[in-house]
Amino acid sequence: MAAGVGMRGLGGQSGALKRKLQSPHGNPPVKRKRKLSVNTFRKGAIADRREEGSSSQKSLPKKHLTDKQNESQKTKPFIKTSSLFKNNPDIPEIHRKEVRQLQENVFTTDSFSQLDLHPHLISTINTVLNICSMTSVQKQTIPVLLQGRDALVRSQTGSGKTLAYGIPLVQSLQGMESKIQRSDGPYALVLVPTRELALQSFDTIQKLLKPFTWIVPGVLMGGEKRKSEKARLRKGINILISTPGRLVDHIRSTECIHFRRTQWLIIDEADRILDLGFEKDVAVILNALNAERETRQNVLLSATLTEGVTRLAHISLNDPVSISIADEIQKVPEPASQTDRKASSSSNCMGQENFAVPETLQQYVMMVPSKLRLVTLAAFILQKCKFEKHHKMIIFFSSCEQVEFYHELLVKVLSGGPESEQPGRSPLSSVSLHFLRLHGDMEQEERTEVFQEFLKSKTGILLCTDVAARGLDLPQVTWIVQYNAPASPAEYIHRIGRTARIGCRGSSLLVLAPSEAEYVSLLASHKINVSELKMEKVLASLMKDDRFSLHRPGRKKSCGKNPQEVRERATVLQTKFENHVHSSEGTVQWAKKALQSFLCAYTTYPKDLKHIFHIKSLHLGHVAKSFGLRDAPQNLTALPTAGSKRKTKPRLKRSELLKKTPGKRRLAELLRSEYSSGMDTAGAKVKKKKKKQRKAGNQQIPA
Ligand SMILES: Nc1ncnc2c1ncn2[C@@H]1O[C@H](COP(=O)(O)OP(=O)(O)OP(=O)(O)O)[C@@H](O)[C@H]1O
Repeated sequence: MAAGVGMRGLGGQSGALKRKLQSPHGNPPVKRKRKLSVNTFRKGAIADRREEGSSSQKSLPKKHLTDKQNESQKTKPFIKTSSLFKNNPDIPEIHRKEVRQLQENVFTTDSFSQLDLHPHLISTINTVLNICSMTSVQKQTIPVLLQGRDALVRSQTGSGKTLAYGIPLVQSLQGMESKIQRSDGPYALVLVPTRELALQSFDTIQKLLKPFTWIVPGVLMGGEKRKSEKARLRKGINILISTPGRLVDHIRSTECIHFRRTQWLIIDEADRILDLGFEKDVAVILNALNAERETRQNVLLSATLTEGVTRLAHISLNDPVSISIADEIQKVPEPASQTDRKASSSSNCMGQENFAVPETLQQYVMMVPSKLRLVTLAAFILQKCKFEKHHKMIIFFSSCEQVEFYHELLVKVLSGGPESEQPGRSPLSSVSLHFLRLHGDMEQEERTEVFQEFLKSKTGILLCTDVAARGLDLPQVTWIVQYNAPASPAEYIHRIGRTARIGCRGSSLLVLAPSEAEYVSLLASHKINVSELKMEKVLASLMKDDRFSLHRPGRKKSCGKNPQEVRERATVLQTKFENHVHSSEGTVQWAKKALQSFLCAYTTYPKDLKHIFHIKSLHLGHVAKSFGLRDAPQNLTALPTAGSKRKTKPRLKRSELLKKTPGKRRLAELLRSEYSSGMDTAGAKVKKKKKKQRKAGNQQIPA
């Protein structure tokens, strides 16, 4: 049952909201600075409350209560509620079959010395990487690649796929008959979807190459000046690690780049790279490789290498060996219930894929009405990172704008600040939370700094987009929160895969609105099991933080987790968020922009998920609350223009919003920015020029 159900029909709310409040110093009421309004359970007994800590805070005057009410109050707890807990949709029961998840055995007892590897390579693995025995994927993949075969490799997140290709690559290059020269240029090309993953893979390869100093690795990833990348290419890079976009920039504009000796093509996160976003770039790269050399060893890897990708892989693979550590991709029979049928219908025609999830990963889902999303997220952060401590958390959002906005909001409202140092506050209040943010619209320098900082830190909260969903190996991450649901079960798998890596423990939390409950069945149809975490339980953690207490000093503090007091505290916290957002016109506009980006992202869920994520099921006013906005914005599409005609309309219709929001195009831009090459304007000009030349030259794209 939804929190607040049973409180329906409570009157007097609008009156309370309209009431103007005197400031504690008798100043005139400040317009829009609405203070917390709490309604009593009993009609007629309405009291406005100021935010906690105010000296003018008034408890409900007893004289306002009738004798009868006083009598009933002696026997019942004094229940108050606020608009935050009113008119929320019921939280549905989760009906789904318990499914058996695919499991993989990550480890083997076999040591690397069983393989025919150079002794220096084995000692580097043991002493530099501190690794003794192979993982299952390494045991199966390394011998296949050492034989010179092409391979398609699928194994769960965090199971050691980087070394599964890195070790045979280094073994083969160090043993080449004529010793590799730096000036030879690339012998191997490793493609990865993001800059951070490029840096990480480079780091691993560099470690493996320690005893073989004549082989030079290098990374091209955008963000860096193209001039210096060009200079490095001119000097020579033998193992080239790159994002597709940046490599295409160089293919088009850097004369010295060539692939005459490129014998290896490795595509990590292949399903991501071979999907639509990168299709053109991959075509350009394959053309460039094929033009200079006929044969090559090709490897595709991912935790979610699906049948669709296998078909695409035929473009680049030659008689590949298919390595899948979990059971074979299974065709799941049509589920019996209607709910399941709906969720899986389109997946079945593509081939239903089940993915392995690390055994040490505990997955949760929490149903939260839109209005309560922000306070519940905040309560969850406080519970894990402040009260339990020692947690390192990643929170996924669906747009760069939301990451920026929530980062600022959470830092300002939760991170302590002078307020938490006030005497009389609980010591817990002064434990500061460390928030970081990562998304594709950030400057590369800052992106790298943040990535390195989060990589090294033992605790902290990283707010990010899917730019951090793939491949990143960030040690000690204990919690993954998906504040916005991912667009596919494959992306769900990659996001949660940032924790519970290589045998470590970890947990994940997916936040869904009640209207999105069917997503749980969709996950189950892919053999993904999630347990429910109750919102009320998470909100109850606010009882540990006195900053959100309504009680005046001296008044007897209630012990335990009185649900009404939890609601009061949630309301105080929500008010803090709203006060921050409404503290200036700039922050209001920022919140609106973030809200709009959320709505844009919402319109781009794939067709087969539209019955779960449809913008029509969203209540704009409720969603606005989770952005700290007091009302549903009425001029979303005209941002930041003021005074649009629609301002006079009582409310923006959703159909209008859908029509006028440049949803898909805008989101496509947002997503592109996540994976963009970071090319500068000068580069863009070169790109245009080259495009013209290419058209004239009638370049071939592989079928
Ligand atoms: N044989 C091994 N024994 C112990 N640790 C290992 C072994 N091989 C790799 N690792 C470590 O496991 C972690 C995860 O490896 P890696 O990043 O290659 O996983 P992955 O399978 O590529 O994950 P994802 O699918 O998320 O990209 C790394 O920290 C790596 O150093």
